[in-house]
Amino acid sequence: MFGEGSASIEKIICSEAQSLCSILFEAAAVGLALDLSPELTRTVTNVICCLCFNSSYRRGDPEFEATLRYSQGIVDTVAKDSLVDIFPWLQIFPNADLRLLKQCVSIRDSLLQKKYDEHKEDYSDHVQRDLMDALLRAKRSAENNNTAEISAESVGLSDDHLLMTVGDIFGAGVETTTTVLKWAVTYLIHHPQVQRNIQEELDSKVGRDRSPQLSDRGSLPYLEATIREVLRIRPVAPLLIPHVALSDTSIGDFTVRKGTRVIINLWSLHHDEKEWKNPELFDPGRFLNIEGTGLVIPSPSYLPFGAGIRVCLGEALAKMELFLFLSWILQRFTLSIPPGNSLPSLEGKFGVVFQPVKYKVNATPRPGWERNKCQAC
Ligand code: HEM
Repeated sequence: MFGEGSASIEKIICSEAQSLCSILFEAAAVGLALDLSPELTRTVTNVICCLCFNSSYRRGDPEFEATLRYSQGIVDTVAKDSLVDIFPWLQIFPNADLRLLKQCVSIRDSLLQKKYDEHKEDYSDHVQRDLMDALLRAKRSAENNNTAEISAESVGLSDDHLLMTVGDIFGAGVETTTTVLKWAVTYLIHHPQVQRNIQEELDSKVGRDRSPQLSDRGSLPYLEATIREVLRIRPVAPLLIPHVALSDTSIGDFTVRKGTRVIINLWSLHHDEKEWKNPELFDPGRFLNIEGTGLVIPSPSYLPFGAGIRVCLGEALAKMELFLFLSWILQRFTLSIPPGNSLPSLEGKFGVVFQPVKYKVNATPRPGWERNKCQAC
């Protein structure tokens, strides 16, 4: 999903990259260090909002502020005490986190419902603006072909199904991508040489007269290797998503009976010393060939997007976003922490995604990148 039609998706991502860079230029102009977390969240939210609802949020929009609050509530509570994921019957006991989670999900549902109602009101069979329109069209077509055996409800196209489909895209597509971007910034600040290497690659392959495009991906292997290394060293979903075996099966030598809950320890796969040399070391070079000109995956023990039938649905979109946002930012800015501040912790905070702590960042425009050079792609 989201792999096809990437030209229009690229346009959406570049427009958000441009708006993010404008904010960084404005902050730099007045010497302001920024907590990038809300800026990156809005940027990534807007990409998903454009794809799902053909709309986006401006800075300070009250609806977006509400989105930020409920998202953080969900992130903080879902996997906080993951015992309930392993033993779901534990939810019968009073649980403050579960209560907060339900409140956040209910706020999210009413925001989605509002968007859904607006879409239903101005829906037209002749125009398809976004995913919501595509789902509404499929629903209407199923309703028109309604037979006793096949109804819109039975093929998963009830109002609830449509809302939850879009809810899942938001739930799975915003915090994940935002978190990887935040880890990328954190590691780049810890490793200024890696930042310089990416900037040199950008300068020589893209130059300064135009912005990076998806078609540049093949000629920027060091940046791609850095993204892969961020996804390895700080997987956003360190235990993936809990699964249940639908039939008797096996993994390697282990028998897995139907109904068994299976939790994959991705953290351990990505930090296994038998698979990775110095796994705690941040080293984009491990994803490059010896000449440093091409990409490799040096171990099968690398599954940042999961694998198999439940592999991440948004992998292609996420990779486009990571590449374009990071290349646009690093072409224009050098990232650092304000003088006198200590480097941000690499420890991370465990929740439904594994997030870095908050800290402020100086985005210093690179020589030659005056504000008026912030052009669209
Ligand atoms: C860098 C960003 C992302 C990472 C690292 C990531 C990672 C993952 C992982 C590890 C899983 C679980 C796979 C499993 O349990 O086997 C997953 C599932 C999923 N992801 Fe992503 N994801 C990212 C971005 C996105 C985006 C942008 C979207 C949608 C727009 C998305 C949609 C989904 C969905 C719908 C699932 C559930 C798939 C299923 O159960 O069939 N993800 N993702």
